[in-house]
Amino acid sequence: MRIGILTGGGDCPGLNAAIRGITRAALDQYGSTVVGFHDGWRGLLTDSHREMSGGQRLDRILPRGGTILGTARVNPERLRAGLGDIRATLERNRIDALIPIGGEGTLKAARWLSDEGVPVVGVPKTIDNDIGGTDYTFGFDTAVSIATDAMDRLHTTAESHRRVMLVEVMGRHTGWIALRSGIATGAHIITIPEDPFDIDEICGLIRARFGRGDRHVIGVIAEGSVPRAGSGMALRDGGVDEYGHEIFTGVAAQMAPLIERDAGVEVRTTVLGYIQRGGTPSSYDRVLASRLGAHAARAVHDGAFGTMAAVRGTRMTLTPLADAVCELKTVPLELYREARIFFG
Ligand SMILES: Nc1ncnc2c1ncn2[C@@H]1O[C@H](COP(=O)(O)OP(=O)(O)OP(=O)(O)O)[C@@H](O)[C@H]1O
Ligand SMILES: O=P(O)(O)OC[C@H]1O[C@](O)(CO)[C@@H](O)[C@@H]1O
Ligand SMILES: [Mg+2]
Repeated sequence: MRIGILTGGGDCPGLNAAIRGITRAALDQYGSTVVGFHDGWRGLLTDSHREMSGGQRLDRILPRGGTILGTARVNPERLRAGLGDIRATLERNRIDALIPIGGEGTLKAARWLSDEGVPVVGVPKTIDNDIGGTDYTFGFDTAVSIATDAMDRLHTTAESHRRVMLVEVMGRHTGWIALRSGIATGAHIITIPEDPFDIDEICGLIRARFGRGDRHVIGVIAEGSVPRAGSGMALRDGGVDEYGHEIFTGVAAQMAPLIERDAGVEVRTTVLGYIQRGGTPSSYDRVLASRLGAHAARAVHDGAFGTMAAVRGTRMTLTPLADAVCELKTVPLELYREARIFFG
């Protein structure tokens, strides 16, 4: 077989391990060849690619962050309008099956191509851990340990200065990174997009902590957090970008002056941003990505198209793409309630 692969959406630690997993399994187990398309779906639209075969062992890309194939976003309408170009690229390169590695957007595009008759098996990635049909996505474990390390450091500086430190972490639609890193570091407040926050309740909690002699507060704020309707705070509207994503206006920075005014304490904000997505993957993410890649290679050779490689417990499985993209995997509210035990 000739297998096309690409990495789409935002990069994340572990993408290179997944690329290696697919390539090594395809070459060594099945004697197939692999073609890597550059910069996500754009590489299929413009036929920009490289041969992944040719005796490369790819071992040294395991610890490397980012993606050696590059990634990009393409407006979904433009992508759908380019179906003819995509088909032409696949035919010209004699591609028998395609393995897109990406987040929920890339996998929606994969499902669309599958419905159009292209043989596709997806591989889920994202630091946000919000893809349905799989217990975990690679990138998440690394992002959480980066956030955990940052928060451990922020505790000491906040305590020295008697400050509130709001730490904004990634999580456009879901609060997995905020929840996991917040619990791990003993954060006093965690806000997640799934449960709109009440700024008055947060201010009350901060006043209570300082009132009983505590010297600092760490608040972990998922970037997609929103205030509860009618709760005395509204966020600035940033509109949407050309790819249809909401443009954030900085929720933590907008909370800070309200807290300062109410609680009469200094507030600082730290936005962790892309640091969470860059650099070397954890061993957990390298292993998960390698296994998902190898499993996807196996699936295309078994003809199990229209599916996504997934992990359930410790087992590799396949989930129908339709099920994986039908809804995001959000933080269950009972899990968030469990975290609230440690607030304050
Ligand atoms: N509904 C859709 N139909 C067709 N193509 C889509 C759809 N949604 C997204 N895509 C394509 O997939 C690309 C990647 O999607 P997106 O930018 O959401 O990244 P992602 O794979 O979800 O990763 P991230 O976790 O960074 O968001 C888009 O740029 C677009 O080309
Ligand atoms: O600026 P970009 O590349 O669109 O990425 C930002 C988004 O990517 C994610 O990290 C997912 O990879 C989101 O949490 C975040 O909002
Ligand atoms: Mg997306």
